[in-house]
Amino acid sequence: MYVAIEGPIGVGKTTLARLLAEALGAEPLLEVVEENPFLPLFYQDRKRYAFKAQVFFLLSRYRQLARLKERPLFGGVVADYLFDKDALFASLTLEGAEWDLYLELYRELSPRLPAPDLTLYLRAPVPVLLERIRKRGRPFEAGIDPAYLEALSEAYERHFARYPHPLLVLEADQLDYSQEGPDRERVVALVKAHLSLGV
Ligand SMILES: Nc1ncnc2c1ncn2[C@@H]1O[C@H](COP(=O)(O)OP(=O)(O)OP(=O)(O)O)[C@@H](O)[C@H]1O
Ligand SMILES: Nc1nc(=O)c2ncn([C@H]3C[C@H](O)[C@@H](CO)O3)c2[nH]1
Repeated sequence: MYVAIEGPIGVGKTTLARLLAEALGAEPLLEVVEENPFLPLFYQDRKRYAFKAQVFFLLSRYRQLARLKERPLFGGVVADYLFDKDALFASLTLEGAEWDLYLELYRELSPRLPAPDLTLYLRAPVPVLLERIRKRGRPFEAGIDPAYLEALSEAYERHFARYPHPLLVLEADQLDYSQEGPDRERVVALVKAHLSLGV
């Protein structure tokens, strides 16, 4: 069982991945954002650091997900990202020759990775994303541009409108699974139902 969680910045992917992994007896597969040395620089000067930040993400995501094919998944895995997110961000941050080169790399790597059995797409309006980003308090995200979040959210909408694998869309602003309460049980039950139905 391989479950992946996607959605825009701050929507609650990691929080849900931890919760679901525990509830399903699976292993959480979490991206370590702090490992990317180019990310804080990217937020200071997007044009200059976009390519470096993106190639670092591409390679580290590829390496982490390629391991899923190499070893048996006893209890399954719940990942807090999809490989697809890499090209989705790149389509907004790169252009010209850098975009062309990036796309060659992406197209070479992407077909080698397994597709999730179930993908959860978390959606929330931009003001909710901004509030969750503020609450989490990563320093380099402090001045994040709402227009960037809007463009990302639209790119996610377009991506999942024609996504060819089993998908469950959740309105993440209506579900607070970040604390104890009925929303936690609700979301776990929904995911279990989708996994056993194989939809
Ligand atoms: N359903 C929720 N309701 C309310 N707050 C939430 C919810 N999910 C997550 N949060 C809070 O929002 C913040 C961001 O959550 P989280 O780090 O899980 O987001 P993310 O989607 O993994 O972010 P990123 O895209 O940056 O990796 C955290 O402070 C978390 O506690
Ligand atoms: N440029 C760029 N490309 C990516 O593929 C990418 N994936 C995530 N991020 C940023 C968003 C959050 O600040 C933080 C955590 O998601 O990292 C990215 N930034």
